[in-house]
Amino acid sequence: MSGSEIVDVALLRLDPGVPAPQYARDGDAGADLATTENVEIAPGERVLVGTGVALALPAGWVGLVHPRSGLAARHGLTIVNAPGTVDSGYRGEIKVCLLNTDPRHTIALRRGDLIAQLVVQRVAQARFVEVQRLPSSERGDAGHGSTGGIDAWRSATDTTKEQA
Ligand SMILES: O=c1ccn([C@H]2C[C@H](O)[C@@H](COP(=O)(O)OP(=O)(O)OP(=O)(O)O)O2)c(=O)[nH]1
Ligand SMILES: [Mg+2]
Repeated sequence: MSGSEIVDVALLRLDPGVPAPQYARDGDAGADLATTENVEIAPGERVLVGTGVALALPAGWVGLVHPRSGLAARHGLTIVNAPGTVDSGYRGEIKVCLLNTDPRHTIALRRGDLIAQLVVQRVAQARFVEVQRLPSSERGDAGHGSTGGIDAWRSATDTTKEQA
C-alpha cells in the first residue's frame, strides 16, 4: 500500500475456503473481510457471522471492524457495534454482528461475500489520573448539538420567509 505505514500482522486462516482480508485498491484504509456463512438476515434481524480469520495484532495496534458503505447504502446492511474493536491480545476468530436495517427486504449472504472491512490503527492506552478539577477549555461542557442540528442550515437558507 503505497504511502501508508506497513505493519506485519500474523494471520491465521481458520477457513481457507473464504478470502483472506484484502485491500481492494492501493491506498484503501480498510481490508475487506468475508463471511464463512450462507445466511439470510430478515428485516430488523441481527446475526453474528464468522470471517474465517484470526489475527495477532502487535501491542499498540487495534483492528476496527467497519461496515461497507455499498452494502449499507444498497441493502441497509450495517454492524450493530460499529466499529467493532479487535484487541491486540485477541486470538479468536474475528466475528461480525450484522444488522439488516431495511424495513422490508431480507438480505441473503453467501459464503465468501465481503461483508465488512478491517481498519488497522495505532492506539494508545490512557493512564487515567484522577483530579478534583479539570483544566478549562473553549468548549467546556457544551455538547450534544450545541453547534446546531439539522435545522441550522435550513433556517439560515430559508427563503420562504422573504417571499411571504
Ligand atoms: O466486531 C467485533 C468486536 C470484537 N471482536 C472480538 C475481538 C475483541 O478483542 C473481542 C472483545 O470485544 P469487545 O471488547 O468489544 O467485547 P466485550 O463485550 O467487551 O467482550 P470482552 O469482555 O471479551 O472484552 O471480541 C470481534 O471479533 N468482532
Ligand atoms: Mg471488552
